[in-house]
Amino acid sequence: MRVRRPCIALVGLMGAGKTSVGREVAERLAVPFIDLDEEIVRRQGCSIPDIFAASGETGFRRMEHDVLQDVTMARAGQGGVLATGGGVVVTPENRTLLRASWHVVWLRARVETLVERLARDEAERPLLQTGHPLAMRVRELARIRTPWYREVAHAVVDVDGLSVAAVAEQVIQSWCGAVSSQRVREGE
Ligand SMILES: Nc1ncnc2c1ncn2[C@@H]1O[C@H](COP(=O)(O)OP(=O)(O)O)[C@@H](O)[C@H]1O
Ligand SMILES: O=C(O)C1=C[C@@H](OP(=O)(O)O)[C@@H](O)[C@H](O)C1
Ligand SMILES: [Mg+2]
Repeated sequence: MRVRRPCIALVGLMGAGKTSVGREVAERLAVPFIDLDEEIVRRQGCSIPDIFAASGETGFRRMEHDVLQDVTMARAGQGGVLATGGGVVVTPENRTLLRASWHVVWLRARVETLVERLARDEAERPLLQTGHPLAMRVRELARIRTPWYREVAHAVVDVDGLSVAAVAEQVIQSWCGAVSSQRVREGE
């Protein structure tokens, strides 16, 4: 039997819980955890707001793409859990890369859930600093990005009302389901 190491990437809007859930899933599966934003910050030696201030969203997206490529090369096949940033799907090449190399799980949340969570740490997320009400901005991002999350995801978990542990459990079940289906397809 071929050994399959978990390679799971989490996508979804800001506040959906990708970072929190990703850390928990990696711990439970005993594989490395990578947070794309944390990796960008480590490499650049400055915070996400500082990167946006210095290089704009275009510069940030270029860094995000480079780091995603490197992490995918390093981890795909080796095992790992990747928490992406909410806007990773904006770049078409990222969608292709994610879909081809990771089991992609979309953490889907209602706008109300996201707003409640993001109100606490809005300042860390430059794309929320528009001067418009938070709910309006989140709704706009959801409208633009939902088709991309749908395109890239192999599975969806609805996170509203669930604890981090409960979402992590569903992500792991989705991975197990994908492995079983692959075994059936390959006649193992
Ligand atoms: N399932 C959950 N239930 C309650 N709060 C959560 C849950 N998941 C994440 N949070 C909280 O929401 C905020 C955003 O979570 P985070 O993991 O940073 O999301 P993302 O990486 O998707 O932006 C944090 O304050 C986190 O503690
Ligand atoms: O939605 C986005 O475009 C972004 C989401 C953030 O990550 P989280 O989704 O982890 O908050 C971070 O990458 C950056 O502020 C841009
Ligand atoms: Mg995050």
